[in-house]
Amino acid sequence: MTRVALIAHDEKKPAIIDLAREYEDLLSTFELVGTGTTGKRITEETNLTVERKESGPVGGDTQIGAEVVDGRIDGIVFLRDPQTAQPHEPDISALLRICDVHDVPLATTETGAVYLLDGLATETGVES
Ligand SMILES: O=C(CO)COP(=O)(O)O
Repeated sequence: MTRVALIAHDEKKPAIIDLAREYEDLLSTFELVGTGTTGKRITEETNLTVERKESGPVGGDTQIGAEVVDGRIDGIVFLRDPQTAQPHEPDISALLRICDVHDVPLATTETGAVYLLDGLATETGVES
């Protein structure tokens, strides 16, 4: 089953909630995993269920990166906040890098996320 990770920095959490609502039908056909607070917010504010890892700053990004290495992740929507320094920047960079190493599609903007999700819809034959 297609497995997608959903991650957002605090300033981008409203945007990922909006995206999750817009793509709820499609996302409901996927296994969803997310960092702690992002996963909690999406689960509480949509009809989707997101498997929650640790919060980003305490290792959630690293946990999702490990799933990328294991070949378990088909795509990542990671709405980053480029205007705010993050204490766990090394973890964030490591996640971006390991997606490149393993050729896992990762969208860091809302527009990129639309292209990624529409692409997964086409690939899986599910209406987006
Ligand atoms: O910091 C994050 C990603 O780097 C997101 O973590 P949370 O979803 O726990 O807020």
